[in-house]
Amino acid sequence: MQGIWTTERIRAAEERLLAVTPDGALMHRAAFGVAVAAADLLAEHTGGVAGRRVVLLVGAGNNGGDALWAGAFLRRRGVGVAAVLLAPNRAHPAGLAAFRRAGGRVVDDGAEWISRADLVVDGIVGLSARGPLRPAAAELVGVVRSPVLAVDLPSGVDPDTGAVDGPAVTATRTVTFGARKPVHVLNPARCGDVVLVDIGLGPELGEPDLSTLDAADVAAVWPVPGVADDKYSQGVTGVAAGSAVYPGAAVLAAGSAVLATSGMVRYAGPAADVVRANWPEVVATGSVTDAGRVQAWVVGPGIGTGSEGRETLRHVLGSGLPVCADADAITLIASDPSVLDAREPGTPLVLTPHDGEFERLTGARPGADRVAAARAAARRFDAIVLLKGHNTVVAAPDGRTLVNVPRGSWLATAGSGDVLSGLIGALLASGLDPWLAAGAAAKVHGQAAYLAAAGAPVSASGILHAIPDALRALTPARRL
Ligand SMILES: NC(=O)C1=CN([C@@H]2O[C@H](COP(=O)(O)OP(=O)(O)OC[C@H]3O[C@@H](n4cnc5c(N)ncnc54)[C@H](O)[C@@H]3O)[C@@H](O)[C@H]2O)[C@H](O)CC1
Ligand SMILES: [K+]
Repeated sequence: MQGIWTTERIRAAEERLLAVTPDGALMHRAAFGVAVAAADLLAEHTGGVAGRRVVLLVGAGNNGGDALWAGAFLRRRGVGVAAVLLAPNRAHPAGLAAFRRAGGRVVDDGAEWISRADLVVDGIVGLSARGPLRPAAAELVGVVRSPVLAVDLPSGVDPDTGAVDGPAVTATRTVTFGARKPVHVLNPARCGDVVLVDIGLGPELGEPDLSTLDAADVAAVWPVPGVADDKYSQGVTGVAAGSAVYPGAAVLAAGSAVLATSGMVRYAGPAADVVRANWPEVVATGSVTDAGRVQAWVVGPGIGTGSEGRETLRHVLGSGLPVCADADAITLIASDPSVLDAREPGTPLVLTPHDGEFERLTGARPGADRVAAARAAARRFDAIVLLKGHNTVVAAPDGRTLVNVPRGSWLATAGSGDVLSGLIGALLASGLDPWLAAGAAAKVHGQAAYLAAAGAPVSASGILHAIPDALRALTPARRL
């Protein structure tokens, strides 16, 4: 699991480290990391380093200081470096002096230099960023056509929420120091790929504010059958989805539960025939009241928001079993929260809203700070809240928060949520911690979409059938 810390926590850790580190040493470590990343980008995009042209955009603080020192290091590698000082009187003095000593040029006609640059380094603002780029910086960033290396984070993007509410940098790559910040996982489109430079901050950081799951984390928790297993031992998943009008949701949700683990799947609902036709291994019945024994339920996709759907939801919530409530189930809870009274307190519940469902559920859209929004809903409903979107936020009532950053936006297709709900249901049935179940399912879901798409738009059925490949890709070591 990778940790992510808010700017406030990083500042505090930085203060502690600065107190025991020679003056300027941290900036040197950071700036050297910037210079190395800049040279890599120059080599990747122009085939070389020496003789290339780099333009630094330098703001009023240490972010600009990092850029200036990096410029000095690049000068030593024969790179032509020009610096545009956005706040000439407040540019980092030691960095500026070092830059000049190394033969760097401070220039006024930034747009002209940027138009001929092989690389632009964004040292406008970092941890202290507030709001979008200011007009002068925005104008310069507007004429950039070369690759961009962001120092610590792309300027103009909120470091703690990833929100953008005005002009901001879009980076090809971001080099950050000490620890990842929320922006790196909440707005990957603006950051590009993120390079983390160790500056010795680790011991000062403490528990992370957010986390992301690695392949190894998924491999460690995803159930696969062992010698002692049979169709029951890995947990039987119940799927209450679909209706005569929307049978497809049932096929997708039941199908992903089938492909997720080797555990059995029981379907309950009006689409039994269609589910059987598509997934003969599913034991399908007409209603949740005669579904047979399961260890967890998925309820919601395509069940409708009428009395039949409400009764199905009430029955499932009253089962005392872990439940993943998705789609129409969330709308039903929003329109009549008393349906939750059927749930025994503390029974695991995973809610998987997209923004619209989140608004129905809580009365407000997630807004700029999606992490805070998901956490508040998790506490309010005493449930795991998986807030779907470009990046998926998985919050637990105790504040633990996972963020999943898929590669590409291939999940933005009808029915992909039904596939995710089946994955979560199967992991809940296997007895996995519901927070981890939601997080691991989101990661496999994203990976399946990425593999199925292979660069082209993909359907929910395509994502569904790529689940085995996604598991093979994420858990190679365990393949027996
Ligand atoms: N993390 C570490 O251990 C280290 C980080 N380093 C670098 O230092 C910056 C943080 O530097 P700081 O001096 O605190 O502020 P910034 O450079 O981020 O901001 C400077 C200045 O900019 C003004 N400002 C705020 N918002 C905007 C905006 N939208 N547009 C323009 N200007 C803005 C604000 O007044 C600030 O005072 C960190 O990111 C790292 O790059 C150290 O180098 C090494 C250790
Ligand atoms: K920056």
